[in-house]
Amino acid sequence: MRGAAHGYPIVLSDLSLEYPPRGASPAHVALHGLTLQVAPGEVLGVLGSAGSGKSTLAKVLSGAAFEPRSNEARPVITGGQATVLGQPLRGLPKRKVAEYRFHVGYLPQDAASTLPPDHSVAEIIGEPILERDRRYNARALATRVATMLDGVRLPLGMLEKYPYELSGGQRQRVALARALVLGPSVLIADEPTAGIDLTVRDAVAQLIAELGERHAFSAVLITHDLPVLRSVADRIAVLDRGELAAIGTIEEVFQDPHHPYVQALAGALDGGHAIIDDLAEPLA
Ligand SMILES: Nc1ncnc2c1ncn2[C@@H]1O[C@H](COP(=O)(O)OP(=O)(O)OP(=O)(O)O)[C@@H](O)[C@H]1O
Repeated sequence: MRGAAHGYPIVLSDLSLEYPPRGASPAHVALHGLTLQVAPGEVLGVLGSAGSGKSTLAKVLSGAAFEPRSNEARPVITGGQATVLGQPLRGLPKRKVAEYRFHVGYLPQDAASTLPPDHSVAEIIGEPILERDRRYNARALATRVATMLDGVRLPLGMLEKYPYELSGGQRQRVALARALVLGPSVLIADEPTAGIDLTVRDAVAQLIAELGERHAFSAVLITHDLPVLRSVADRIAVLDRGELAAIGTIEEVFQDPHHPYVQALAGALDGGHAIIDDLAEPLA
């Protein structure tokens, strides 16, 4: 993979994403004209109203949208460009998708509920390593998997368990360990702390913050969890109906908001809400 010559691991310039027409459904523009950059070592928090395009952005940046095996309706880049680790994603050849995905960790929104039920935790976490290299040394693999499990604060006894034996929060942490097992330079995490209890949430946030302290690691973190944003995000981007409503540090964004959706969020924050999802629904 080429290095990011301009120094920014993620560069979005006037990016528009669209779901093509399918059956009776017309084409749907999910994101329109998004321009932003993520710096080396930066964690960018992304929040926005329901349907504002956050998960669509995550699918594209992670490369999941370009996965040839996927049967889902997939967004396509219809305008502008997204360049991640020097790789322009518009026009990414199919043969390069797998290689691209090795460099970009992805924790999808439904990661915890879609772990393969017939695989043990050890198999689930180690799978990306074997996908990259079938002949990877078994002992090195076991060590790496155990290190990842420890990193997400789960006991080693969990390695032989199956997803149905784990709580939702434990599954979420297994999914995160899997997303990070290849040591990606970029992590795209879609609601990584949704549905997990407070103590674990802090552990997950801390793990992402520690990774973010490394200059060679950047992340896009979609979350409405304000304490997580405060502890982890260097800046936040607020999306509303497919457009960028604001970007900056939390203080910059909420100090003097102009955009109505950002104003509504600021009001919710003043009201002491920690999770600011859905509070601006009347505006949507
Ligand atoms: N497979 C699809 N086909 C067509 N339109 C879609 C598809 N998936 C999402 N959309 C539409 O694209 C827009 C953005 O959806 P997206 O899931 O990215 O929003 P979001 O901000 O992640 O929402 P939420 O917070 O509810 O997860 C929405 O209007 C949604 O209805």
